[in-house]
Amino acid sequence: MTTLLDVRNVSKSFTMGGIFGRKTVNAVMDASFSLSAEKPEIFTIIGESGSGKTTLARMILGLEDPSEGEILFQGQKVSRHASKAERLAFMSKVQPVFQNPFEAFNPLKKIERYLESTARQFLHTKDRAAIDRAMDEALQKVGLSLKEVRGRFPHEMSGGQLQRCAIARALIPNPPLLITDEPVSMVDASLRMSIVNLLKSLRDDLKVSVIYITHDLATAYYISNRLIIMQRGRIVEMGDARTVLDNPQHPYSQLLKASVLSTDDAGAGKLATDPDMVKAANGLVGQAGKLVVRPDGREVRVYG
Ligand SMILES: Nc1ncnc2c1ncn2[C@@H]1O[C@H](COP(=O)(O)OP(=O)(O)OP(=O)(O)O)[C@@H](O)[C@H]1O
Repeated sequence: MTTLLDVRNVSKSFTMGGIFGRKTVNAVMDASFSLSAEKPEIFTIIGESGSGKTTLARMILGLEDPSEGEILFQGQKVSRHASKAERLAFMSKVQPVFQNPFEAFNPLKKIERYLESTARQFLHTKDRAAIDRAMDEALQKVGLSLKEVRGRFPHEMSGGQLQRCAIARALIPNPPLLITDEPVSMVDASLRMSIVNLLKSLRDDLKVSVIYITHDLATAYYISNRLIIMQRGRIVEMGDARTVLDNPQHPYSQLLKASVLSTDDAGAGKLATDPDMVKAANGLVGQAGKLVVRPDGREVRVYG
């Protein structure tokens, strides 16, 4: 197996405050997983607010360096201190899609201006026809076209359409990996599934791997191949998505699943908490993981 992405024992801590009252936050602790280059998949990172999902994504994107461990992309170490040329080469292969498409686009600029500058940057061309072609191709991949988008400002589109444009922009350099951080949480509920289905088709039709960061178990269940569940910076469970979510083994995963069933607020990262379950889940943070072979023969890794 050729490895696309290799996250090796990665930790990240932030130190805050002055000399007095200095505080260390362990945002990510000892995370390890890898993605295959041959088998594109949707790899989901689930966890409630503050569990370290975004920090992990920022390290994969080379926006933060790990405090410990290392991340390799196509065998090369990912680093915040790469040269401009190395950074550009890396970004042509690993592209981010953020949560709020209205923040990703300047309200005063036409949408095509973004697509255009990305095309110029990555295709190294000033040729108008080639740029238009690249923009149109990318927009077609997300079910839009340059004709539909040309001349329009962000506020003239729905959140769902704008998120498609953001995904189209990310697809311009044909990256093998997209990192999507809560890409549907700001999109109107009625349009959410269309974005989720789009991610699925990127994997199935375009062979793009997707790291899907969410706290929404339902969409995670629907599209993911594998997932990790994070609690307070630690991976507490990792495995085939349906295997884990059908029958979570770790108390925290069980808590997450139970809370989805018991509150409307789970989508906002708030959990209805059973104090005993929380205690059991917290007690296991930081312990070594073990591979559990379930009666059906499938394996999940459970930490604790
Ligand atoms: N630059 C930073 N400086 C200090 N602390 C940080 C920084 N970035 C993240 N943290 C802390 O690290 C922890 C993990 O944060 P992170 O944003 O990665 O979590 P998350 O799971 O993505 O949360 P959310 O779903 O709310 O985005 C939190 O306690 C957060 O306050």
